[in-house]
Amino acid sequence: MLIIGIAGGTGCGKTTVVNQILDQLPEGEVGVISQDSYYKDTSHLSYDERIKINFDHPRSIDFELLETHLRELKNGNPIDQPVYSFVKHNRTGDTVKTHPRKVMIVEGILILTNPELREMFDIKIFVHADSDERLIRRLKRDISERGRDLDEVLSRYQNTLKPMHQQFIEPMKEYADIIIPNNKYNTVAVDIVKTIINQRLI
Ligand SMILES: Nc1ncnc2c1ncn2[C@@H]1O[C@H](COP(=O)(O)OP(=O)(O)O)[C@@H](O)[C@H]1O
Ligand SMILES: Nc1ccn([C@@H]2O[C@H](COP(=O)(O)O)[C@@H](O)[C@H]2O)c(=O)n1
Repeated sequence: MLIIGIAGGTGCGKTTVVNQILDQLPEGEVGVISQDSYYKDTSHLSYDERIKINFDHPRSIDFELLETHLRELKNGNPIDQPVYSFVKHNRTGDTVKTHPRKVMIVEGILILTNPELREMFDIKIFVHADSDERLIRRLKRDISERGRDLDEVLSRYQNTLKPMHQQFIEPMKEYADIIIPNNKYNTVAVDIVKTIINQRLI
């Protein structure tokens, strides 16, 4: 199994890059795990308590479960990937059966901050987009898809997202094998990653 970790700040285009990679690759050969599925269970908290959580700090992620799941997949076993709701700020209780594939992609803002996970990645990719570009994309996406309003996105950006990005995410570029510049759609870089994957699938 080839395990590829794709990190980068919110709105840099990780999900988009993953979808571009999956596009035209043989179906069923490449699997995806999203770090978002592994936000810690917050069922014991009220909604008002949940919205105060710093979701850009590594402690908000259940890295233990993510690592266990990745090891299971590596050992050839399927896992039940939790489904996360950005509207409820909690897991939904549903899971998605995720089967081991020849190539597994793990994507998320904080995945390179965890040394054990880093160790498991054969290829580490960092997707870069400038912070103003990311904020614009985040605003549009969170308002249209994640049930947020302008004030919520901007206050989260100023209070937690920006400082956490500077402290935990940006320094992870140091560990990247490949940095994809993604201020504009970058088909060349995506094609290079696809070529690497195709070589593994032969
Ligand atoms: N290169 C790009 N140029 C313009 N918009 C982009 C680009 N890459 C992604 N987007 C858009 O930005 C938003 C956030 O992208 P997404 O892939 O969800 O980022 P991430 O998973 O890193 O948070 C989406 O609406 C997506 O369509
Ligand atoms: N309940 C939550 C959980 C996380 N977030 C934000 O999601 C961002 C990470 O997801 P991307 O798809 O953008 O990589 C992160 O910056 C968290 O602030 C949230 O808003 N609500």
